[in-house]
Amino acid sequence: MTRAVPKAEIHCHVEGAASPDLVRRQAEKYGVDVSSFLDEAGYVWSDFTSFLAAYDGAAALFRTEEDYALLAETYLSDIAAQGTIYAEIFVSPDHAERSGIGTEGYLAGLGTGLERARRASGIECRMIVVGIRHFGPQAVEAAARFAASRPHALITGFGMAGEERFGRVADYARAFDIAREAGLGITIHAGELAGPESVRDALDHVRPSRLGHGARAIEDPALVERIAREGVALELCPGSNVALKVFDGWEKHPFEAMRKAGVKVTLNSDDPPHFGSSIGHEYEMAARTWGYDAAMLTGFTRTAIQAAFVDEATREKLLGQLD
Ligand SMILES: Nc1ncnc2[nH]cnc12
Ligand SMILES: [Zn+2]
Repeated sequence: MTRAVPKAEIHCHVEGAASPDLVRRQAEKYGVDVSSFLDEAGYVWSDFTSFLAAYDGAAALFRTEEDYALLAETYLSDIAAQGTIYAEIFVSPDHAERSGIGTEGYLAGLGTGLERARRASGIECRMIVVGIRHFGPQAVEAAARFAASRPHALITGFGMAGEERFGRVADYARAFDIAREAGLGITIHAGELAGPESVRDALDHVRPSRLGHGARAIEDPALVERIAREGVALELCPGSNVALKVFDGWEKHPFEAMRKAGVKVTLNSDDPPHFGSSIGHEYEMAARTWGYDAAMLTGFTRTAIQAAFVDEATREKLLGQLD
C-alpha cells in the first residue's frame, strides 16, 4: 500500500545503516570476529549501551575509502528502491578517526557512494556531521569546527548523537554556535532516552530547527505546544523507539498525538537493521497503525523536505516531485 508513496528520510546514521550481510563480508575481509554483536538472525544487543557497542563494532569494519563508498551506495540504492527521493545521513568524524581512515578518506568515500546512488536512481542526498555526546564537549566542539570548515560540498548540517543522559546541553552550546555561524543546519538528539527537560534544554541552549526524536516531549503538553508554535520539526523514529523500549509498541508511540497537536512530524529509520526496520517499513507501519492514506504519508515527506538542510533550488525540485 505504501510502496508507491514518495519518501524522504532526514534521520539515519550511516554506520548504523550497514546491513548484517555487508558487515559479515567486511568482517571476512578483515578477519574480525563479530560474534559478540552479530549472529545469523542479525545484530545482537539488549539495551541502549549494548546497541551502541554493536553500532561501534560494525563501524570499525569500514576502513577504506571504497568501504565507505560501498556502505553509502548500498544503503542509498536500497532506500531509493523503496521510493525514497531524498535522504540525509549522519556522518561521524570520530568514527572515521577510530576506524583508522581519517576524515578525508571517510568523506571522499561517502561522497562517492552518494554520487553513485544518485546517478543510478536519482536519489538526492546530503550529509550531517554529528558529534558524539558521550565523548564530551571538547570532542563535539572539534566535530563542529570540522563541519564548519566545510570539508565536503554535500555537508549541510551539524548535529549531536550519542548518550543523551550524559552531561548537560549547555556544555555543548559553543559547538552549535560554531556550526550555526558557518551556516549549517542544526539538529540535536533529544527526547529519545531522556524526558522533557532534555528537550527544553536543547531548545533553550541550541536553538535547533529540528530535533532528533523529541518523542518524549509528549510527557509535557506545554512543551509540545512550544514545539508546534516555534515550528521545530521532529525527526521521529517510531521503529527505533519501540525496539529500544522507549514506548511499548507502535500504538503507544506519540507520532499521531504530535501531528494532531500541530507539530511538524517526519518518519525516519535511525539505524534500520539494528531495529528490524527500514524507511519503507516506517511508512508502512505508520499507515497500518494510524490509518494514514497515501496523501497523508506524502505530507510527511513534504514536511521532511521543507525541513531538509538543502539549498532552495533543490528543495523546490524535490517538492515538485511530490505533485
Ligand atoms: N538512536 C540513537 N540515539 C543516539 N545516538 C545514536 N547513534 C546511533 N544511533 C543513535
Ligand atoms: Zn539517531
